[in-house]
Amino acid sequence: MQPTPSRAPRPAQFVPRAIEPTDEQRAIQTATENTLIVQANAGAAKTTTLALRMAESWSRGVSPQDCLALTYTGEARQALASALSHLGVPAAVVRQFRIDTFESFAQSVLRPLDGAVVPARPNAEDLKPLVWQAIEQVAGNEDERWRDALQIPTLGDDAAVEEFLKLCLNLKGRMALEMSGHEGAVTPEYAESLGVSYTQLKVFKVYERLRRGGHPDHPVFRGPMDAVHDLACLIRSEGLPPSLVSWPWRARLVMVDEMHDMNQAMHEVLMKLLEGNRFFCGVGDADQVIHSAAGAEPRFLADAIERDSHRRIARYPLTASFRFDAGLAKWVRRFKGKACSSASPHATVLAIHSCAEAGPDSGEARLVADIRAWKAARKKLSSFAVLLRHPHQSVALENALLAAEIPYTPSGLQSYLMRPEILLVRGLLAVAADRFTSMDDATTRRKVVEAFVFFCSVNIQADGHEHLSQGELLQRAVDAVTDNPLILASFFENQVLRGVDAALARRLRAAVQVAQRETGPGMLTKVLDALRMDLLAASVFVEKARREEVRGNLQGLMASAERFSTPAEFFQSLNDAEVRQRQLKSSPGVVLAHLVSVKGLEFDHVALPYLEQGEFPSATGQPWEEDNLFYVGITRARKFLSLYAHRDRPSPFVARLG
Ligand SMILES: Nc1ncnc2c1ncn2[C@@H]1O[C@H](COP(=O)(O)OP(=O)(O)OP(=O)(O)O)[C@@H](O)[C@H]1O
Repeated sequence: MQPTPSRAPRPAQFVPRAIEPTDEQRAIQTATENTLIVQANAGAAKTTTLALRMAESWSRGVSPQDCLALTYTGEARQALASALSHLGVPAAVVRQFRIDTFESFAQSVLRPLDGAVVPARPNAEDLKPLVWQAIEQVAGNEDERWRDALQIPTLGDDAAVEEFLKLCLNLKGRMALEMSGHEGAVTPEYAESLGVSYTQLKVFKVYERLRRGGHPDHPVFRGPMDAVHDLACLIRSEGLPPSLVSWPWRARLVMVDEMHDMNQAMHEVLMKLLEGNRFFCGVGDADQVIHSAAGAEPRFLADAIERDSHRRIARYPLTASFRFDAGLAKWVRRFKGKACSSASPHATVLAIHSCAEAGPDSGEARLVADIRAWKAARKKLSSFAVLLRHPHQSVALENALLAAEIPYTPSGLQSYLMRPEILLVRGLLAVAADRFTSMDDATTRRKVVEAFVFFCSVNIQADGHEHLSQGELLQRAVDAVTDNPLILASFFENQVLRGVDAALARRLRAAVQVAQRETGPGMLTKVLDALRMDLLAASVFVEKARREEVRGNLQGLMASAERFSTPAEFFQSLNDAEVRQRQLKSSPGVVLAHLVSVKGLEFDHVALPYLEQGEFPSATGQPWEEDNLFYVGITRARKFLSLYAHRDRPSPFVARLG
């Protein structure tokens, strides 16, 4: 895209610490047009320059409270605040800038209108009951005009629920219904024009009515990105009441970082924010779109603002990356087929390791060796990041790090020891070995008991306490077992096994018996076979990707168990690992991050392990979005980028680097 700076520059007032701005950055810092968009490569200083522009406005007397900066993720929010500090803006001033994610900004705007606090339900599992309620209402509607067009999912078909929730996110992100301009009855033709089935559209309508409690202004709860959608709908329909104190009426500057994540609902909110000739600056990189499921589209970075607000966009370039050197820029050029250059003063060492499945040449072993070398060179462990495509990949890696006494900090994922399915297995092994007492952390014990409740839908029976609600009874039971680990076995026998259906009770009992009996290789596999963990996961997790994660986590756990001779010994090793993890936490560790959560961040050393066919690109992802994810991953590196590819089945991404 051609740069369009037009007016004569004015001298800059803010002089940053830490960097010497380039002419391109200064042009953005001092530009006099009221609508700037910067589209540039990863590491080309978009966030830094946005921060520079905010600092410049502050230097010119604009109150930081009158500057609103929006991002998509909490990480990007944090990265912008850090960039302001890095430039030398005092901490007290940084705190006064209003930097928020779109979703939490929308929540705070809606709060006075909501009346009571609207609970957030971020997980598909929490939304599932309402989806089924909506499906049942659609199925039971006597007045249905297009009954033949309905295809009601069978009760328990969670794939249908998963598909529906994805569709919900997408329809709301795109504001598909609102944008269609359709009025009147829902017909099969209308559904087709939206690209959904008639059943899905009917369920969507009922689901939304239920979620909004039958009243558009008082939702019962909000799922992911619902606040932005609710706010956008309000802006579109009734408009905002002029007395709404939570709306930033006084804002003079509006900024958006990571603009490529924007969808129609966010765009509508932005359009409202831009009323009144406020200054706007947005930055993004069309190749970093990784949220298309939520309706993200690069057009919001392109011409959507011009079209919808009649503002003239001034486009400013940021040509070269400061983050990485010419070698990595060349990889980006080859991988993405786009121009990419570097202005980095430091070199970026690139390495591709060809790794065996196991042994001293395995990915984990090579990675541990690299981290040790990093530590030996007295470099900060927190500047070494290991980026994972899938959270389940952390199981083997965490074990390797713990064995090597390397501290680590999970980011955007939980340690595998604390994932619900692993906690359930730990609980069953505790019952089998009658050793719950050896799990010395009360928080973990609580989570184990909660995992039983979660997976087994425990229904507490307590004679003499019939006046208490099921929720209160559950809470009491969880408290009691947490505080007195000796009663885990009786909780399992009298509440879990008595409260679940006969088939599940048989499987749970069988799993415990196998764990008491089996020893040697394959012992945990036999326990999990008896449990039929796949059925259990399918009964609670709606999303296919989450069920795949369960499978991956348990496979990792089974592989770890092979080193132990009895389930009791393995159970103890997991407790010991948790203790070691806590001890190591006292010193800053290597960052162990889920790839989707590192946009906007950078690290001196970036390691991408498990580059294997089927793992990355993931078979479940959109090919172009997997490309973008890999691009995001490699461009987080400043001085070292290490790729660990499978020796026999390397990811096709590696060959594309040239
Ligand atoms: N003028 C400059 N001189 C030297 N380094 C700079 C300059 N401007 C920015 N940087 C550095 O370049 C790096 C990348 O900047 P930044 O994070 O702003 O890039 P970005 O384009 O927002 O990246 P991403 O697309 O990955 O979010 C940072 O370490 C930043 O401090």
